[in-house]
Amino acid sequence: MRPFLIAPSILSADFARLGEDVDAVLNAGADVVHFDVMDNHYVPNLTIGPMVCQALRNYGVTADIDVHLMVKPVDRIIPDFAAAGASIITFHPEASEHVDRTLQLIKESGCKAGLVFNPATPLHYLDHVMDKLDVILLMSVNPGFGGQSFIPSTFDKLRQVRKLIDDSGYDIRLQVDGGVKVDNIAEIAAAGADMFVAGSAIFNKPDYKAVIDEMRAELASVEA
Ligand SMILES: O=C(CO)[C@H](O)[C@H](O)COP(=O)(O)O
Repeated sequence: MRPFLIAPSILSADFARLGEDVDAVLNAGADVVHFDVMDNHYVPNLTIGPMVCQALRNYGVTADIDVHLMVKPVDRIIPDFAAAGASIITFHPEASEHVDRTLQLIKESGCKAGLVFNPATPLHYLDHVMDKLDVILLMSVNPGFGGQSFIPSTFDKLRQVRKLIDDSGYDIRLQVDGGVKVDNIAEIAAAGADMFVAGSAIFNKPDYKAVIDEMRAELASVEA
């Protein structure tokens, strides 16, 4: 498996001083910025759009920005996020009328592409599109809010998707999002994840580096 990536979710960052907070978490050792986009339609919450992504780039953020679209419809906003500096764009298949077309649109916009599965979304959406995926994101909470508890059935789903990825031979990251903490990250990695989104576990602590170091120490026990 490839090196583990830690992607703090800025849903739990301080929006009043977002650039500084993103810089701080990257300086603390985070690999990727996870950027949660909610539309108060597909999910019952409202967050940030392409202008904020562009603002982070203008502020000097050079790390990959991983845009998780919790919006419906999906396609119209994709070129805007690509132009605003998104590196990866993921979306929920049930929010797109034409999943293959949406994946192509993301690729043609110059970004990496991925599908997101809610806890109860079936995996059959992966049929016929594995060759177009850079990321598969399994939600381990129902989307819309940070600070929820990890849903244990995600472990089985992770193992299933890890096998699908390995059997496919494609180079696809397996990301998990929701309730990821120091005390469960090793078990999540052992089930097959290699990219970890964590919001409240990092941003709600005063010392981001201490949390990220603890997560890496836990992950090291899985890599060994
Ligand atoms: O996509 C999300 C919610 O829809 C968040 O990224 C996720 O819940 C992370 O928050 P936390 O680590 O606090 O659970």
